[in-house]
Amino acid sequence: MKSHIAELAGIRESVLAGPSEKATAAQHAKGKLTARERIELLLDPGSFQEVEPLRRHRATGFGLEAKKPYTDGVITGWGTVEDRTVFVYAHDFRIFGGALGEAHATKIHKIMDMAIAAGAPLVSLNDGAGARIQEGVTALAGYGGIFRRNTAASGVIPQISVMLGPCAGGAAYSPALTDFVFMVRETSQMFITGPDVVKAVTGEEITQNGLGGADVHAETSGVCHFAYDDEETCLEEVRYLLSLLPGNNRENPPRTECSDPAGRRCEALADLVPEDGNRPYDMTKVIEEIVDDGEYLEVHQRWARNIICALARLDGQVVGIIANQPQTLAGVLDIEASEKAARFVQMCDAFSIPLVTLLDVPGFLPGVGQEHGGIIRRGAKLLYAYCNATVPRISLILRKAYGGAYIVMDSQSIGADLTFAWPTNEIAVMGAEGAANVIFRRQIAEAEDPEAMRARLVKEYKSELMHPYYAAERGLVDDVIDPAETREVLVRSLAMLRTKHAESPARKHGNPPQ
Ligand SMILES: CC(=O)SCCNC(=O)CCNC(=O)[C@H](O)C(C)(C)COP(=O)(O)OP(=O)(O)OC[C@H]1O[C@@H](n2cnc3c(N)ncnc32)[C@H](O)[C@@H]1OP(=O)(O)O
Repeated sequence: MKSHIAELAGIRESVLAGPSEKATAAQHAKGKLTARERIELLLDPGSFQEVEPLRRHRATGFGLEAKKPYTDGVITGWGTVEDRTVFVYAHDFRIFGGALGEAHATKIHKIMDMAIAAGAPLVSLNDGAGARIQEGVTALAGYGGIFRRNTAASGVIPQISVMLGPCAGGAAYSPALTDFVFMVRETSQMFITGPDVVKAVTGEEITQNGLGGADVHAETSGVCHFAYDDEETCLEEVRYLLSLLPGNNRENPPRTECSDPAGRRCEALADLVPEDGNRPYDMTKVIEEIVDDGEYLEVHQRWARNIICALARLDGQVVGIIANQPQTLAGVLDIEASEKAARFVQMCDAFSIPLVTLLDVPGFLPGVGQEHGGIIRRGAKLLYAYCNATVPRISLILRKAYGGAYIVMDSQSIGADLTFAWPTNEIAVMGAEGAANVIFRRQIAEAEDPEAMRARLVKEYKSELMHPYYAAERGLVDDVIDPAETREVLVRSLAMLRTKHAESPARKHGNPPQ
């Protein structure tokens, strides 16, 4: 027995050491950690239990017979993050560039099936060159199995993709199917086809980072939700995100003890938000003032900045906040803002995270680019996501809320459970000047002094239809509140809605606008 145990210890040592010191040094020289170093940073110390460390491929040809490293280039298993189970797979770039072959893929399939069965989040640490070229169609089929499982797990367990190297082809599509994509600047890239293929097909010349680096995907394409300067910070933030998510769709997100008083008055809010609806301000300051300890995690922070999507806590309960950002494009809704918020609303609804919507929105962005870009179908995604959401939904109108954008941003009519407004609210089909120009056009044109007439009619329209109690008098907001009471009212409302239960009619699935 002792000799068997000694042999096992030797094998384990060689598995842990990886292919060679040279390969490890090369990985470090690129500013990257090894797969095992990454897993150590992600999970609680000593909690990792590896699955199939001894797996080797059985492929032949192209010299593969002579190269059969343990793990086959992917490390799989589970551990804990803040004592809650999390499954993980991590490509080992030192082995075949982390490329995916048949054995490598079946290891990933197994760990994905285990995560779904256990009802625990799955984190992938991606640093792989896509399909293993020597294994041909079996490698491609391996990707198919991952995509199918990504889709089956969608809305069942949280799936987080962390991009830590060049990820091409299939290695980029799996993350696109998951809930969150993290990237690290300089060392990670995502693209369907790399710069060489792009040059050959379109003639465009571009670097790997210029084509699919972290900043491009965080700011321009919206493919990545979070971007960081180094792997350590990135993995720490993954841990933070996991602390805000449930293990699966049958659980609630973890509730924490809160030392920030539930009834804390937010006196600063009245000064943070200017009364004049045209003056910008930073909505993140409003969020900071309301949530527990001023702490929140912004998703897609640098993409579509005219809308804010953030996870935070109110009296220890996780909430998803969707808020217009008046300091960017006046907080208008456009194609990208609608798509960003729609995905966030869907994610929150799937994982039992109540929605808190803060409105200060002048409407949808007009323009040929927006119309031809499909704002009708793409803006409708946000409407569809809200209308479908069965989690507790509370909306608060800070200042203006005009037209279709008012309806879309979780109005009472599309199913918000509770709607509040500050005494500065202005809800209407459009701003008073615009409205007067449409409905009083003839009177203004025929007046002796058109400007005086316009001013009088604008004033009349405002006092009749746009006073802050117009909606409350009609029951379309549940109450008008002092801004200082905002936190207390939200906490009280969330507590009441904690037992909300909503049934949806039976159907295979909806057909959301694309
Ligand atoms: C469905 C799909 O996934 S289609 C996509 C298929 N994948 C690809 O087209 C990507 C091909 N690979 C590449 O473009 C590059 O290797 C990159 C950008 C990923 C990485 O570049 P570099 O960091 O310079 O690493 P490098 O090219 O040296 O590769 C490292 C090792 O991985 C191997 N490797 C890279 N890609 C693959 C692959 N797809 N299959 C098998 N081995 C691969 C390399 O041969 C090299 O092996 P070696 O250490 O024995 O010499």
